[in-house]
Amino acid sequence: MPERHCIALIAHDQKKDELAEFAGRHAEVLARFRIIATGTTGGRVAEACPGLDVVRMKSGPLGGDQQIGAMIATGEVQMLIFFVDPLTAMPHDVDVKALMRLAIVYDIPMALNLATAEILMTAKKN
Ligand SMILES: O=C(CO)COP(=O)(O)O
Repeated sequence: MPERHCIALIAHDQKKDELAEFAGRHAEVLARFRIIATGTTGGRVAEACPGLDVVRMKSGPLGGDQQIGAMIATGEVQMLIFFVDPLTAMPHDVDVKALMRLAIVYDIPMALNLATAEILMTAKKN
């Protein structure tokens, strides 16, 4: 059986409710993939989707974004859904930029807001 593709889920604090609600609504589609997430986001996603196996990396500010970036570079992550807070300054802004940069370099689908994430889920439904 081929290895399941992997989706990375991340949300900044002000966007975690939105991502948890999104994940809960799309739990069935997400269950077909390997799911990884940054630490705190992963806890929220696991709560919203009982039974979904969520592998949690470190929290974003402590290196989680970089871990996921490395997994994009090694081909282990094929899609990034990252609900970004555009209104709050982040101490780890450089890590966020580096992660987005690698998603562009390796040309994986990357949703940075709810509207785009919905389109990606529709694309993955069938
Ligand atoms: O800060 C983040 C992404 O930049 C998210 O990290 P957490 O999911 O641990 O809050």
